[in-house]
Amino acid sequence: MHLPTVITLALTTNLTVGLYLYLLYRRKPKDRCFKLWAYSCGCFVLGSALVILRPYPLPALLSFFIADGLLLLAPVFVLAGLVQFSRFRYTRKRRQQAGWALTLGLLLLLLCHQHPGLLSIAAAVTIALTFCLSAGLLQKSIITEPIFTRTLQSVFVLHAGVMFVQAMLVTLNWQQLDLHGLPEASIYTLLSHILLTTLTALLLPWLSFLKLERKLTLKSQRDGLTRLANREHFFNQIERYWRQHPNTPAAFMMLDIDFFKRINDTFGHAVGDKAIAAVARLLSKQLRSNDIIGRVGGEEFAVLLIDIDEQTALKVGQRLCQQVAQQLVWLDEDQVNLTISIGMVHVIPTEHPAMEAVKRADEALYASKQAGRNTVTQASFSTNNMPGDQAIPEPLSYSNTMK
Ligand SMILES: Nc1nc2c(ncn2[C@@H]2O[C@H](COP(=O)(O)OP(=O)(O)OP(=O)(O)O)[C@@H](O)[C@H]2O)c(=O)[nH]1
Repeated sequence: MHLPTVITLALTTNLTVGLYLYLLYRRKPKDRCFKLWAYSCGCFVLGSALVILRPYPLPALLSFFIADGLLLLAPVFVLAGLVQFSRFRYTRKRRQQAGWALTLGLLLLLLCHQHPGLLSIAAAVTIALTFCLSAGLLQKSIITEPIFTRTLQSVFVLHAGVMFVQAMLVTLNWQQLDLHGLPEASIYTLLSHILLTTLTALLLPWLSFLKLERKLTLKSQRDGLTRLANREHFFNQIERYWRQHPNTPAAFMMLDIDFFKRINDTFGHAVGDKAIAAVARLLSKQLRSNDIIGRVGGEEFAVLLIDIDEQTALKVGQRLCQQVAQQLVWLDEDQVNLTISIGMVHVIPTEHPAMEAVKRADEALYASKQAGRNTVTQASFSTNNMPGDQAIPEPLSYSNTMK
């Protein structure tokens, strides 16, 4: 392999990918990860150019410390971009620790910059450690494409391995180092470093497609007003639950805002929308994070309470009715007394088909409406009749007055 050709090709590719990533960032400045990855490509190109210029009489600070510093910053920017991409929220302490680690790494390079051998060991080890961290971080990242995650992780691990081997080669051949501080044997590790950096640069733009895909998928699954699962996604989740947890008891609930047409007619659709969103917020707050909640119709919600017994499920339903009646009184300027009616059925997936549970809960909801609303009705699979548990015995209170 002709080394100058490989280096020129690698630098040109990195430069082009860097520019492309920067353009992606300019199009959507909120996605700061692309800017960080563009900086990574830039650092690698500049650092490598300075390394190439080493035979020329340049100050050692520039051609050694700054060159290796830039080469170290390249993976650091990759790591920072991944943190941004995955929207990890790090504590102030963690960020400070990362800042200290970077300062320490650069200080180490500065201390070694008069000794090319020491410098290449320090640079190789710090770069390897950064790639190890990046590979670990990918384990927790939000990238939903497992093949892509595994590929990027393998590239990082391989790259870390190559850098450790380079540090080892320098240590073992301490007596015969060239002016770059590298032994002749390290030509293959050097080549691998260049190729793996280029491969990483080529893989990163894929993340923009994956990000877009994830955004579109999420958008297609969510209801625009409440951000809850829409009807289709909710029932997909229910189907999955039935498949994956055939023996875990659950409670299926249908909830409907009472006299919602009157709210719309009295206050207008905008206030009606706010009421729907407020009920959705209350459901999300009151229920556990692993319960499945969806907006399945205009003012109709459905919930699957997971791993729950019949009595507790009834109490949850009663609590929801009480909370809505007590809390959702003010919607900005408008005083709206909201109540909800609930129909529910307790199920064991393997014994009760999902669609039958929906039907029973729907019938129980109808029974709640008939019973005066602001009520929970619990249907049962054991008998065909519905016990009509009037959980909140007070008469329906509905009043709406404009403030
Ligand atoms: N503001 C708003 N209204 C909606 C939306 N979707 C459906 N609606 C309205 O919700 C109302 C539902 O009314 P009905 O089904 O008659 O039920 P209700 O008035 O709540 O009466 P009960 O359910 O019997 O207590 C209709 O007026 C729909 O126009 C929405 O997204 N926003």
